[in-house]
Amino acid sequence: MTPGARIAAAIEILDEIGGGAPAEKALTIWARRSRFAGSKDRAAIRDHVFDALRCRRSFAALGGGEDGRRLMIGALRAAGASVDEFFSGEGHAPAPLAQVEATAGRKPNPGAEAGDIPDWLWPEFCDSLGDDTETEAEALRHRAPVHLRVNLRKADVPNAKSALHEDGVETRPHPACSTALEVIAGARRINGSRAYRDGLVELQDAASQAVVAALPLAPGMRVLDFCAGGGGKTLALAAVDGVEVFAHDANAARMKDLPERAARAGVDVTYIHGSELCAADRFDVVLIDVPCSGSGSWRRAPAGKWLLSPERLADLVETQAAILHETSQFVAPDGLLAYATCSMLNVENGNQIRGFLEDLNWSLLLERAWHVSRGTDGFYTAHLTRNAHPD
Ligand SMILES: C[S@@+](CC[C@H](N)C(=O)[O-])C[C@H]1O[C@@H](n2cnc3c(N)ncnc32)[C@H](O)[C@@H]1O
Repeated sequence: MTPGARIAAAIEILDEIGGGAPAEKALTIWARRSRFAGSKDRAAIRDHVFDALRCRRSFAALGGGEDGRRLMIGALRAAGASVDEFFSGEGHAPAPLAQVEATAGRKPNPGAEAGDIPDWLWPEFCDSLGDDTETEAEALRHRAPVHLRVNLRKADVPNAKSALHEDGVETRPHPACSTALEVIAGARRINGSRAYRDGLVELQDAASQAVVAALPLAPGMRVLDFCAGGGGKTLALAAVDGVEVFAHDANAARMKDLPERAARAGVDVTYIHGSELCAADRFDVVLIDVPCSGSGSWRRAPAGKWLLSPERLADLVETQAAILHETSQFVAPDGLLAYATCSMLNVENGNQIRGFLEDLNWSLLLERAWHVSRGTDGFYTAHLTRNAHPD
């Protein structure tokens, strides 16, 4: 496909997403009906679509509208490229710009529009990030790096690195966590690599790994991953020597791939239903990786930035508070409740924890945040423990 034809395909897909289709689904459906597109075309089109979703507001300002065509005009203008070169009307390229399109468009307003953050969220975003607001908004406008977690059950970091290198995947250590490798070349070869197929490495953001690495785990501990979901953190927990890991999720279907992933990683996980939790022995550590806005991972899932609403955020905050209260009963007397989000918003992080500490007789042992501008997803974690009862 020519560069112009790839832009035309991105326009088509963006219009489907604008009409309500989930981004991944729209891309898959387009690929199925466009067998002529090779893997490089599909990758380039995907990049166009995701770039436009990350920068939807600023591209819409520059392009003069929110439909796929004008978003791509805005994208080219933002990149300083010649729009006419791509919108040539030749072959399968988009039609040349009409006079009205050529003169439409303006520079994005500073603040929420230039930062590609919804207006309603901007005050909370600024409040949460202070002097770093613009840096973090800017970081969210760009593609996320690919990180791998070395599975210490099967390999050490140098071995995993050289196994990846044999299959053309080049990596370097990531400072956020000792098990984290950042992929610097060959990311599209990961799935077919021996290191991945044999469970030496897993795809996982470095900050997500660091949330688990921050836990004071020791052999013999019982650890409950209460919001296990796809199991990224469950597998990282289970890779720690001598720790017994239990996985639970309110939506058990979300854990459907976990047994296969655990088998590949060579780790044991026990699945536990909500109905069994009250009768189970208390846990030394309960990790609650709660549902959240996902604001820290908007680079990977940019549609979420525009789907979040004040009502949805308020519901999430309520659910987080309920999970904190519910799970506190599963923690052993001297145990740890570890709260985590992939969010950079105070309302889901520090403020949520302070609300819990006001309600219950618990203390904060550790609080840590990771920001997107430092090269990881945005994450937050807080470790909580019960206060001793006075005799
Ligand atoms: C952020 S995701 C977890 C991601 C996962 N820990 C990982 O590292 O891949 C949050 C999970 O919480 C689950 N969840 C939502 N409400 C819940 C509740 N009340 N109790 C337990 N899990 C819940 C969701 O189904 C979702 O899978």
